[in-house]
Amino acid sequence: MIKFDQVTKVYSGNPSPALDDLSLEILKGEFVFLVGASGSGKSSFLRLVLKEEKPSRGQIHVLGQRLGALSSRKVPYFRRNLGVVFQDFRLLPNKNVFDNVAFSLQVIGKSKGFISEAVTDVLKLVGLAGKATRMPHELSGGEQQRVAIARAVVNKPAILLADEPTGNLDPTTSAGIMALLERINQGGTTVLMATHDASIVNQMQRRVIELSNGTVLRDEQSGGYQTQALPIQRGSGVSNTTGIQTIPGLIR
Ligand SMILES: Nc1ncnc2c1ncn2[C@@H]1O[C@H](COP(=O)(O)OP(=O)(O)OP(=O)(O)O)[C@@H](O)[C@H]1O
Repeated sequence: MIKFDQVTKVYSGNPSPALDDLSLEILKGEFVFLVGASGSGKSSFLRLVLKEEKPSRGQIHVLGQRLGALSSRKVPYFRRNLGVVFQDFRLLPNKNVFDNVAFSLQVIGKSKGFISEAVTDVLKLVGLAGKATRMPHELSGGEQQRVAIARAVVNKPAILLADEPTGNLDPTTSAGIMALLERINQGGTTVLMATHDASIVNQMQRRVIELSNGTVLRDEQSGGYQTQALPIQRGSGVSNTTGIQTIPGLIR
């Protein structure tokens, strides 16, 4: 479903690779947490899956397609198979809930009847059936994230990528979002979620891929957050005995 084969990503102006000779495979239907310290390469990994960035070396296959062979003309069609959710929701502020979710279907030319049915169904799935005409600013953070998830899955993508989807939410609201992502996964969608939320990862006990300096430090089938407890590094921000990059003052 997603296969990275010796992938290195070096950004211009940044000598140390964001991903360093990374190989891994994610299978259809899996629910995978991507964890690791800030700067370990999680968002870079997601951007490469979306073909928002190109690898400097190595091959990436997503849904049976070699991304290097995909022309830029075909990228929008390829992306229709992928839903994406971000920490900051990214809703269109001037459109109501229904229109935020409908928008992605309108731009790909779906009929009004199809859109009406699909949006109604997905708003039911995310628990917002009664709020179709609300504007984003009239919703709580958790509700806004539910709209963003509805928008991401309305076209029934094979893969849902989530970059810290609970990062702006309190624990109870986050638990509701995770229950929703689990339901979406049970419906057959492969879910790949980058997160710093230890309690969620510990509670769900799903596959955990831990990155460190762009390499896989740990790949566990049913794991917890478990990033090594590190001494507080005041001032340096890097080096410690494990070689894992740390943020000064942050205990993991
Ligand atoms: N556009 C860019 N240009 C240059 N360097 C970049 C760029 N994007 C990311 N990097 C660097 O690549 C490395 C990995 O960053 P990335 O954003 O993938 O990490 P992350 O694990 O998602 O971090 P966080 O948890 O803070 O979101 C970091 O050293 C970062 O500074």
